[in-house]
Amino acid sequence: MTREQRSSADDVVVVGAGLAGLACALDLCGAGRRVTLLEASDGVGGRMRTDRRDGFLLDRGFQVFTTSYPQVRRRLALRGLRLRPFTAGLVAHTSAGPVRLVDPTRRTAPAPGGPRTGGAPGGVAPSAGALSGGVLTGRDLAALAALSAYDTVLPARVVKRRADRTTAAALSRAGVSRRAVDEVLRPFLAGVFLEDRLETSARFFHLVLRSMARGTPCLPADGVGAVPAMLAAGLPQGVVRLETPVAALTDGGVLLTDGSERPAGRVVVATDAPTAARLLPGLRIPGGRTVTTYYHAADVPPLREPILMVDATLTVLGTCVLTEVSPTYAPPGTALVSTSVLGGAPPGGEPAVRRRLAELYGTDTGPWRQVAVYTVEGALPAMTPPWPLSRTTRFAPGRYVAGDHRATGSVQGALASGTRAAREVLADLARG
Ligand SMILES: Cc1cc2nc3c(=O)[nH]c(=O)nc-3n(C[C@H](O)[C@H](O)[C@H](O)COP(=O)(O)OP(=O)(O)OC[C@H]3O[C@@H](n4cnc5c(N)ncnc54)[C@H](O)[C@@H]3O)c2cc1C
Repeated sequence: MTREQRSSADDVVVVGAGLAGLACALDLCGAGRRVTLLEASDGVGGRMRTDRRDGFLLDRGFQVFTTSYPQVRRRLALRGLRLRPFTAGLVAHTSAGPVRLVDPTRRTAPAPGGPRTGGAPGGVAPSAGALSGGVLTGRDLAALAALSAYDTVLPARVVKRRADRTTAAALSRAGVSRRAVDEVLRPFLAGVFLEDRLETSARFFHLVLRSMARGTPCLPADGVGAVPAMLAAGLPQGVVRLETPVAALTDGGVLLTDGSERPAGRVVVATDAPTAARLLPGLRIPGGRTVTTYYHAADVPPLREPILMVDATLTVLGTCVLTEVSPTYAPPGTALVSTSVLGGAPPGGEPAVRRRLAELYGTDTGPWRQVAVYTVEGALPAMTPPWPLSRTTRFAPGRYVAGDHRATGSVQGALASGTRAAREVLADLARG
């Protein structure tokens, strides 16, 4: 680097304006450092973006926002997100019929900043019949209650330090029956882990249980993209450069795809995992999980409740009527149904999904219109045990790597990894 380059150089270039890059840039700017955040695409948010099309809000893959994550509480003014809650629980379509598993103490609890929800006028049969059909036995319910009590009461550091195993092994050890796993837990957790063998780290499973027990599942009225937008609004003007893809790291900074170089003392790579491995040769990354989300518009909501439905046949991972969660997701008088399936397009494609939806909602889905479909490769890292939950971001002198693949595949994990990167960069800068 020449002397002029050095004087105009950033202290830190952060590559990638997803949640990890945004959190990192915020903390570095907060510490008074000169920072540029380079983003390849035309907007911030990475995997947490929302498209607006013909009056619809279309999240790029269905996701739920959880209010209990420590990083969310620390960094976001939840009221400003105008959060709209889901019913705390789910309906599982089992071989014995629909089982309704809701927390009666929280069903009508408002999300922070959101209105109270109304009752649940129906569409789905109540749970009692199915429970007596033996899908969940008393022993299962006791085992699940013990698991969630444990996760709610214990400090997170204890949960994090426990020996790791697969979630399937942890459930079996806790005494949950095979039937309860196959009919209820696997369908639900497959939607959280984006894999249906329950081979995901039990440490992560416990963190998920903990966040569910402590928080409210909800969606921002402007779509999940409102979350990174709020973070980006906290950055000084000019820090974020959109449509500026980084091609490589150089000795003195980064090389952009237009051939220009951007000098920087330190570089934090906060991209998706495959790009991070390309920019940082030698970096080991986990595999990724893929999910496809279909959006359908209907003239009449097929269910009048903001609740997630899961499917024991795993034909679909989960489905819900988004406009029951927040009417802002569709033009007035239209219902928007979100449905996710594992991987890419399923056998039989969208018509097979639509047929299954007709069974799940008990309605004719023929007149529904497909509004959009998103396949997200690498939606989550494959978090197989032993999964460390958090890793150093130091990769080489002056080079750092952050992102959910360095922590957990979640909003919390991405923000925590970006936070850690800033902390480690600042510590190294202070050492000189
Ligand atoms: C469909 C789906 C459902 C999910 N559901 C949930 C959920 O319910 N709850 C939950 O907590 N989490 C969920 N997640 C996970 C959560 O969204 C992610 O863990 C998190 O958003 C990852 O953030 P990140 O910053 O690590 O990476 P990313 O969001 O991938 O950000 C990386 C950024 O780097 C940019 N980039 C890439 N290459 C370059 C380059 N060469 N130069 C410059 N920039 C580059 C990308 O454009 C992107 O903006 C879900 C994710 C998906 C996709």
